[in-house]
Amino acid sequence: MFLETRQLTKQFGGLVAVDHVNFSVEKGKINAIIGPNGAGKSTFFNLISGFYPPSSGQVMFKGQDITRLPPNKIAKLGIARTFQTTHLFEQANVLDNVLIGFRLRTKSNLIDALFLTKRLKREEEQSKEKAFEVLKFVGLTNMENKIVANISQEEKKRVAIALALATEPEIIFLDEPAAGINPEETEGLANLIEKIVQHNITVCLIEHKMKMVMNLAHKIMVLNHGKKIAEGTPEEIQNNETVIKAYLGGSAIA
Ligand SMILES: Nc1ncnc2c1ncn2[C@@H]1O[C@H](COP(=O)(O)OP(=O)(O)OP(=O)(O)O)[C@@H](O)[C@H]1O
Repeated sequence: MFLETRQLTKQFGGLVAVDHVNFSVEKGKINAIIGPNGAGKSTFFNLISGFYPPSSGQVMFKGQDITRLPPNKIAKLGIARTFQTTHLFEQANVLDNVLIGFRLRTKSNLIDALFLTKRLKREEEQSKEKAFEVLKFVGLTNMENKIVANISQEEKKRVAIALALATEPEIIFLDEPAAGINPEETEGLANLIEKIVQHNITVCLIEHKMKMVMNLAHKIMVLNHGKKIAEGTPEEIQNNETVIKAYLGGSAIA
C-alpha cells in the first residue's frame, strides 16, 4: 500500500463534501479524480495534504497514519501538491518562487540567516543549482529572472509544478493542471505529467478535460456529491452507466 484513504469524510456544516471515500493511489502511475463541479475533488486533496482536518476517516502513506499531520509535515514525508489557481508570489521572479520549494529540505535557520553562515551560503548555492535543473525539467529554461506576474498562464502552471517538484516528492497531487490553457498547451502539460511519472514520481490529478484524462490516466476515481461512484481504467469509466448519467453525458469525452 502506497497512499490510501479509508472512509475519509469531510463535513462543512450540514454538507458532506467528502463522504466515506476509500481510495488507493497506484504507485508509479497516473491516477485521476474526476466528477462534476462541487463533487468534493479539491476537498479530497485538501484532506490528504493536511489543509483541512477530516471529520472522520484516515489517510495512510506507506503504512503511516498521516491523517492529522500539518501540511509542512506531510510535504516533508514526500507528498506535494499544486492548487487550482496557482498560489505563486506574482511579484517575485520564477527562480525565487521555485527556491521556496527547496526550503522544505534545507537546514539553515534564523541564526544562519542573520550571520550569513557558510551553511546558509552552501545550501543556497545547492538550492539554486537544483532549481535550474527543475526549471529545465519543466520546460522553463532561461525563464528564471522573469517576474511571475508577466508570464503566461501555462508558464505559471509549469512554475507551480516546478515548485512542487522542488520539495522532492514521491507523489504529486495536481489540481486541474490544464485549466485555463489552450489545447496545444494542454498537450504540452500532458507530456510533462508523463515525464514526471517516468521519473518515478507518482501522480494524482484532478481534471475536467476528459480527453486529456482518458489519454493519460492509468486509473480513475469518480466522485459525485462527495461519494465515490466508480473506479477503474479509462475504458471502464467511459462505459460505466452511473458515471455517464452523473457526469460524462453524451459528448463530454469529445
Ligand atoms: N471551506 C469550505 N467551507 C464550506 N463549504 C466548502 C468549503 N470548501 C468546499 N466546500 C463545499 O464542498 C463541496 C465540494 O467542493 P469542492 O471544491 O471540493 O468540489 P470540486 O469537486 O473540487 O469542484 P470543482 O470541480 O468545481 O473544483 C461544494 O459544495 C463546496 O461548496
